[in-house]
Amino acid sequence: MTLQAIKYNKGKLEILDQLLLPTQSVYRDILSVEDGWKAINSMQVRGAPAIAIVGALSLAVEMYPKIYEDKQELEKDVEEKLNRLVKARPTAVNMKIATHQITSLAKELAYNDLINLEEMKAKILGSIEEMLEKDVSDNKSIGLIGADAIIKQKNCNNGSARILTHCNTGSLATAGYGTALGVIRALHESNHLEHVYCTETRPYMQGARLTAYELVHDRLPSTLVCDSAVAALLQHEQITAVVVGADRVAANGDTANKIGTYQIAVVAKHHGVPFYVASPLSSVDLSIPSGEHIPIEERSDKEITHVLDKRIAAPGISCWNPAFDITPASLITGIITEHGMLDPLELEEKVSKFKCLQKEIEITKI
Ligand SMILES: CSC[C@@H](O)[C@@H](O)C(=O)COP(=O)(O)O
Repeated sequence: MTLQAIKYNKGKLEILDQLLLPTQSVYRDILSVEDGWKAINSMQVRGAPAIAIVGALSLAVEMYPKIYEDKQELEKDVEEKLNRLVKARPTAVNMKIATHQITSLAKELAYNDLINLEEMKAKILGSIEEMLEKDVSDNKSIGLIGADAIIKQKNCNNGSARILTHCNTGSLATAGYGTALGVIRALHESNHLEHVYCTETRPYMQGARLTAYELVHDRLPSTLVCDSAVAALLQHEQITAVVVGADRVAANGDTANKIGTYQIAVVAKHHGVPFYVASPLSSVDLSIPSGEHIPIEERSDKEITHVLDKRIAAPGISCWNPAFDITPASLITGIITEHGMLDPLELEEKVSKFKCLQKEIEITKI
């Protein structure tokens, strides 16, 4: 059985509470946008694509039973609620991009005299509900494209890859299958995965708690390592490639991802190991020219000073706890998108073409 972080059916939404994993699997009902905001902000649901999907679906849950006076009221409601959701976590861009897509659609429908209120509501709900399926199919494309590139690398021993990944990018961080973990799954499905190493991902431990859980659940040959073991691993264990996810990719290819990603990229460069970012277009933010403009979420000191509510750090020490860092494009071998492997240098041009095309397709659907 595949892991399902998000369960949705026509106005009913449940999420797997990731604060309780890996010891308990408990699903929570999301009954409103406020519930969605809280689940994202408290990290019951996390991972850039999953944040956007749960946020948008929490709006769908509210919209289903609601009776709107007119199209303008519906448009205003959609815009206000989505803008609130964008603020739940600042670094991942997917909620902001989803908000832009859905509010633009709502605006177009509101001014289209051929569409009535009921049709407008149905079309907005349809576009939100499509996100679930699209995310899984995009991840499957990312998986195939990434796996194919890795198998063709000169250092891929008889087509057998040894991969290092960081944080959690799997079924729990997306609608299913995963981004970087999707590449690893695709390698495994085609019998090209010799081994995968995942980092603990201090201080929140997404690697130890979530990625390790997914790898064991899916029976992939895998090993957990401390974040501080990465340099030694690349020195001794013949790693074929590093594959990580993204919370936001800037127009020049600089990539925000879980704290610790940047130092892995530096070490990979030192050892000549290809370093890939697996990112759907929904994580690419062309409005941001480079990584230095990406807002980085800072989280509570307690994530560093405590383990399971017990203080382990010396009392009185001050802490700095950024949740993400920026990997410069110069350290990235390729960005694996659902439309192909992109060189960070060609990202802006290619992605704007794909996004224009997507927009045209959406307009023809109205
Ligand atoms: C596929 S999401 C990108 C990930 O690599 C990652 O940084 C992530 O899972 C997000 O972090 P989180 O703080 O757990 O929400």
